[in-house]
Amino acid sequence: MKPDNHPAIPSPRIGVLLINLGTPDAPEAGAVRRYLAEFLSDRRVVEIPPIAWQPILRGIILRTRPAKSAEAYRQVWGDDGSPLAAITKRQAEGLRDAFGKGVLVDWAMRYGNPGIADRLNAMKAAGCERILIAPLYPQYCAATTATANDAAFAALEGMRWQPAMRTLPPYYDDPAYIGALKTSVEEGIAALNFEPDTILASFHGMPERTLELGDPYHCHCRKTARLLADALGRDVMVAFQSRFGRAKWLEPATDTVLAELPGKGIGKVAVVTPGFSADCVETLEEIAIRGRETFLESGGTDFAALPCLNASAVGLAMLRTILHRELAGWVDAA
Ligand SMILES: C=CC1=C(C)c2cc3[nH]c(cc4nc(cc5[nH]c(cc1n2)c(C)c5CCC(=O)O)C(CCC(=O)O)=C4C)c(C)c3C=C
Ligand SMILES: [Fe+2]
Ligand SMILES: [Fe+2]
Repeated sequence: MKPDNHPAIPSPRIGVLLINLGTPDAPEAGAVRRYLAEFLSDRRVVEIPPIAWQPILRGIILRTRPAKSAEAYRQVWGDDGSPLAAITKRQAEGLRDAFGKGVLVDWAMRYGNPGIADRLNAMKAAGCERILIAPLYPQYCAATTATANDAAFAALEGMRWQPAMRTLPPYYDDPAYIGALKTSVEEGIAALNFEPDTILASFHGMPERTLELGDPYHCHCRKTARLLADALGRDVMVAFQSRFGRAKWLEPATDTVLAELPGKGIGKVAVVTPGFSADCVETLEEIAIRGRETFLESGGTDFAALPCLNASAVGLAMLRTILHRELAGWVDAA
């Protein structure tokens, strides 16, 4: 007799699960509230004891922020939904045949849909006995990489017969990633109708305390920027965006830098966001819309927000390289 949780499959398969942060199901306050409640209740993200944090989250933040955030999401929402989800889906589709027939490539969001447990269960049902978890964060951060891996391993808790699991290491200094960024920045700048005085690399911020606690995120960001500058043969400035809450965050802040550059004689800027694998509300609204306004209102003349690697040919080639390496011994040929 075959227990019904045993997949009936001819041969074991391999799964690759691309994971990104998450996004609301719709650009409206209710959906954004549900998404933010899940996201901001994650103790890897807000490291304040729940007894102190939950009243603030439920009492103030979830009453005020959803409407404001929904407005930001509305400005970037596409026919295919949230840009982050749509692009992550295209990345998975673009890698569908990258590792051979026996390798299933799927995608999930850490918060919201499709969920990690849902997709891992589907992979197991499809016969995957080995799964590579791939949080698409080039720079390691406990609030992003670690919580994605936590959620994946938690999803295995209830399984009697677990698949074997690997996780994608951070790739902030990987030559394939730096090379892809270089190509993408050069192509992006060549397509502009102005020559930028400076390139500003804007990474998502983090509370400064996480650096003191040993999170390598800040160092990874700085190293990515240094290697990108070396590759481009020109300076790359670094700043951190999206400050949230009252704690001191990593500095300098992107909005402050954009407001100050024109006064320093820098009137033409190209902003690149190498910490984001896919364009999302943080790049398309915060940088490309609000960042532009800040810069031009401060006296800047030309502003460009360069696209993330997304599902571009160079972006997919990079993902193929770094994922294929982690599949060593599981699959042979790319
Ligand atoms: C790429 C790395 C990211 C880090 C590090 C990160 C840390 C971090 N974020 C918040 C709070 C918010 N982030 C929000 C959106 C958001 N964040 C990332 C990535 C990182 N966050 C992405 C890719 C996105 C976009 C999601 C999308 O749907 O497009 C938001 C929601 C939007 C808003 O209301 O502004 C919040 C809130 C904290 C507190 C934090 C570190 C502790
Ligand atoms: Fe964030
Ligand atoms: Fe933001």
